[in-house]
Amino acid sequence: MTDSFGTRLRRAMDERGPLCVGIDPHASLLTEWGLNDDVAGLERFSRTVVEALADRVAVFKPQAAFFERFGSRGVAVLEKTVEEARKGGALIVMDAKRGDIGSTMAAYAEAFLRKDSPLFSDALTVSPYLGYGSLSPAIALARESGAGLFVLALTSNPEGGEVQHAVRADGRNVGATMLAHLAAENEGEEPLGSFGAVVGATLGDLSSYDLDINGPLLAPGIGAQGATPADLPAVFGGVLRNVLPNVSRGVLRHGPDVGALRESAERFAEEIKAAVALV
Ligand SMILES: O=c1ccn([C@@H]2O[C@H](COP(=O)(O)O)[C@@H](O)[C@H]2O)c(=O)[nH]1
Repeated sequence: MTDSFGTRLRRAMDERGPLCVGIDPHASLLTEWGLNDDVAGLERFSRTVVEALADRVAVFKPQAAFFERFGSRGVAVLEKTVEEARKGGALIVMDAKRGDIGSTMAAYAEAFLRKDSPLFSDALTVSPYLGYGSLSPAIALARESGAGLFVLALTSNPEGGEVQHAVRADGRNVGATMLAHLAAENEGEEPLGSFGAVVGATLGDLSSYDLDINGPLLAPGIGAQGATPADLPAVFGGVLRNVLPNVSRGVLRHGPDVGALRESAERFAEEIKAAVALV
């Protein structure tokens, strides 16, 4: 039987360190890399990132939007990227942020979390803003497939607060409510539950939140959005060991040279390791 996503992620983070590198082929990055903003450029970009890092980072987080903008040929590149990244031993967190009414959510789940799907991923980012319960089909299929989810709880962007900080009738805010749902989902799981939260590294002091959900915390915002690895202890405190810090543009801007991509990822990995050691 396959180990759960939480088990595989814990192992990968312990063996390779927790850095998650985003595969975000922005049009501007393709240009900076001397590539055309077309499917051939997309393919070369993704192949280079995978070649540089698949044997050393714990997790890749492909951003589906940058592939989908090229239609079916872009999605074919995404499928190939996932396949090649796996061969190097990296786990895949597909950043597609799906969310819909339950019956449609079931179809999104089939696309990313059914084991024989071409886009099968170790985990998928999902939006709970049609109600946490609407995610049930994805949670059920993830459990069946040994996959995981990352639920948007406290996102890294400044606009997220108007939704996530909204206070409910019970006095708890929306972000905290998502964290509580996830803690319930992961109860009793060892060494780590498979149902994680997205919590931005940009958010400063989060001590008023209970981040101890016994699951992973995907932390975007390092690099281009202004947060640094040194910020992590202040944001995550005692749960820092369960944090999967994501860097996309901060690493990718060093391409297309494979050695420079590796050096950049190594620098972030070292800084993250030093930050984790402080807690
Ligand atoms: O709250 C969130 C959730 C997801 N993201 C995604 O992470 C990367 C960040 O890219 P950088 O280049 O390192 O800024 C990107 O794919 C976002 O869609 C996020 O930033 N914040």
